[in-house]
Amino acid sequence: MTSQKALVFVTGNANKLREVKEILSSGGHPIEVESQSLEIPEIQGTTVEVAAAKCRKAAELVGGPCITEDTALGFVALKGLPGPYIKHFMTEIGHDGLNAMLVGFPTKAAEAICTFAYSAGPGTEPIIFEGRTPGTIVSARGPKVFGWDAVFQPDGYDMTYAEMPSDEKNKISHRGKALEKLRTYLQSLP
Ligand SMILES: O=P(O)(O)OP(=O)(O)OP(=O)(O)OC[C@H]1O[C@@H](n2cnc3c(O)ncnc32)[C@H](O)[C@@H]1O
Ligand SMILES: [Mg+2]
Repeated sequence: MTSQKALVFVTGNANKLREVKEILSSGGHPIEVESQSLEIPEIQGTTVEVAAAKCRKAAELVGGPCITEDTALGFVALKGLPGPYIKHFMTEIGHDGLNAMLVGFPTKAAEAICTFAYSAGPGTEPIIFEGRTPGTIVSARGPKVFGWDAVFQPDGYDMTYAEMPSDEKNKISHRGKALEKLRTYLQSLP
């Protein structure tokens, strides 16, 4: 994208914003991000439906192009739940509660799913970019700074997301993967 204008990311989550800035400012074609923290009601539905609805509303409020993002954490034993409702589970039952939900199930496998949505402006249908990282739910390890990072251990690693240096998480994370697709799309725009 050759535009001088920064990309507007509408989110109320400071940790998401930090990672999005880290990821998009690196690489061959850095993309500048500015943020607006707006309260956007979230619908119920699939990850894509939730993300698209958030972005439609955000574009109306911003009055121009913007991106939004919705993050889900799905447990394989629970056929993808809590999924997009993970925020409420985190708030109510925390790290120990997420582990307790899986007691008695044969698999603790989970998938972190990041769904970015880009709207070119009010009334235009959002375009979706998804990234998924498989892992396992473990007892909390590492700093409890960002959501469920301390209980998610990505496959192939012996560290939780919380124990990984930020740049290492970004390289393999659900968010990093989704943003690579968004970056490719933005660079293809005239
Ligand atoms: O304003 P928005 O962008 O919606 O920010 P939010 O905090 O409400 O975020 P979501 O609705 O997408 O809910 C996702 C939940 O998962 C948490 N989360 C998001 N990304 C995460 C990550 O990479 N690692 C750990 N927790 C994460 C986040 O703190 C929320 O509790
Ligand atoms: Mg939210």
